[in-house]
Amino acid sequence: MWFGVVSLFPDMFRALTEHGVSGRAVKQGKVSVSCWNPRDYAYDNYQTVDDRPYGGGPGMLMKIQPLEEAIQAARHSADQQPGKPAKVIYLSPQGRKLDQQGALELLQEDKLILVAGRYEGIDERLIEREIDEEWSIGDFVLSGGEMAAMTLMDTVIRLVPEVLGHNQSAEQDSFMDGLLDCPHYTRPEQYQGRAVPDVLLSGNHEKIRRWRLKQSLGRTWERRPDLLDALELNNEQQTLLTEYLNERET
Ligand SMILES: NC(=O)c1ccc(NCc2ccccc2N2CCOCC2)nc1
Repeated sequence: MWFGVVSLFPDMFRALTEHGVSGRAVKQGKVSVSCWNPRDYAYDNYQTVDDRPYGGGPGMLMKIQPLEEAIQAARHSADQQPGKPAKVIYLSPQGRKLDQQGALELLQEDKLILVAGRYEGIDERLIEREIDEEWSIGDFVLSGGEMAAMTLMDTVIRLVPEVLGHNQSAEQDSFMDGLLDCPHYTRPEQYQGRAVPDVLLSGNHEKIRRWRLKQSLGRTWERRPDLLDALELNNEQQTLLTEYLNERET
């Protein structure tokens, strides 16, 4: 998976490229991340990258020319890579809400260019001309698009085959079946007077699978019933959820 990033703060992306699962994926060459900084395309003495908004109002916008040239440089580099043309994505509160299903769709793109806005955003005409899709990581405002871009990138990188390795990707699948995750436990068996559920110590893998699925179903029912509404529960899931809710009442 190839990522091009257009940002005034490329160093921020080291959080993704130098740490953890995403850092390993980059190191192993399963994922590549290249950055283009609009400031490198600002040719005036002050390397101006912001500009005043028509119609007045507080704050500034990103200056069109440096940003446009940075996006075009990223496109040019993407075109050197094999595969279909890159999709150019702008992270903004006005975008399509990102969720696991959306991340799966983005994974099919092979090459993504992510534009991180700063100041109060960018000129609408530049969006119309250069941006293919606007995406949002949630209904809240960030100081810039970088952390939204890294959030999108991380959730997509985890879906790249072989990044998580075979075993964990199985867990990932169960989580991605639209349910909340089950509770997890590790040593010690007795922690501050609270024990690990016996089933997890039983070594009975089928019982453990059913227990974990029951917990995921019950938690989803309790905390995010909206997620349940979107699912068609199979017989086993329906039975387990009913058991969970009956046990809850006792
Ligand atoms: N939810 C998200 O995905 C998200 C993404 C970006 C973002 N901020 C950068 C930004 C990008 C585009 C437009 C405006 C802005 N903002 C700049 C700062 O002022 C507020 C508006 N915030 C939240």
